[in-house]
Amino acid sequence: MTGPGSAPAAVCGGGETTGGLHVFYGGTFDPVHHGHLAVARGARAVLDCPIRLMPAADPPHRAPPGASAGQRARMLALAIDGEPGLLLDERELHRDGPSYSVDTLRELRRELGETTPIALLVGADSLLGLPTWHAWTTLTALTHFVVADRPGSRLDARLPAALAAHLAGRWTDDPSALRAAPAGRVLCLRQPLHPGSATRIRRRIAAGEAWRDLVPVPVADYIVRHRLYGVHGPQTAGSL
Ligand SMILES: Nc1ncnc2c1ncn2[C@@H]1O[C@H](COP(=O)(O)OP(=O)(O)OP(=O)(O)O)[C@@H](O)[C@H]1O
Ligand SMILES: O=C(O)c1ccc[n+]([C@@H]2O[C@H](COP(=O)([O-])O)[C@@H](O)[C@H]2O)c1
Repeated sequence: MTGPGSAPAAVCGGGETTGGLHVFYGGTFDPVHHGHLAVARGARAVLDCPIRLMPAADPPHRAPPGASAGQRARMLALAIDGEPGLLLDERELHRDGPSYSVDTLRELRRELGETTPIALLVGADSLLGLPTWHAWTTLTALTHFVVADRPGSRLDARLPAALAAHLAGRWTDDPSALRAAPAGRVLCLRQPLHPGSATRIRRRIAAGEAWRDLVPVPVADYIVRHRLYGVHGPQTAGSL
């Protein structure tokens, strides 16, 4: 079987583990929005562990972000301030060059050891693009994936053949499977779909359309204060 909900395969079952599950939620977060937070909170509830939000300094496979890495990290910090179980991990800001996930995961393995369960939290569109990631076939040896459904990128859609073949037998609906092996499983997070999109927010800001409700209040204030994304002045009706 090759799709979400498929039975576990022997290939990735078991294996000695030590320590708790470590979950990292990487992204450009340009800017962080309510969709990101819904995904992180959903994962925290299902996995019962902290979620570390990890901004990419130089996100691969996309145009340079509208805000600097420092600004995106600051907006993340504001978005999760005071919220238990949502943490900021700035490790990718301390590396030069493209923020390849394989490099981050190797660094995490050196830090946490070979037997600690590690998971990357991604949206369904990111999982569908996995075959374009640097050294993508090596990633499942380093990490589990936790995948959130996203409008327009549902996991029940047909996966590209190479991805379906690589993930065959790795799917699980059981969160405890992520604690039973250091890496190699794929868990679908079946939270309600959230339409949040940073592209849409940036476009609305630049067009002078209403956008503030799409991000947490301190993030909206930061965007206005730092004049990000071509924001119109606070006196402009669309930006209020
Ligand atoms: N509304 C959402 N539902 C599910 N996953 C999401 C949602 N928004 C973002 N994600 C996931 O969060 C991760 C980081 O997303 P990213 O920072 O690229 O935001 P984005 O809204 O997709 O941005 P952009 O529109 O600039 O591509 C990605 O894996 C993405 O798939
Ligand atoms: O390693 C790669 O080649 C790679 C290619 C595309 C995306 N990623 C990672 O996937 C996460 C989501 O990416 P993005 O561009 O949707 O914000 C983020 O942590 C990126 O670093 C990683």
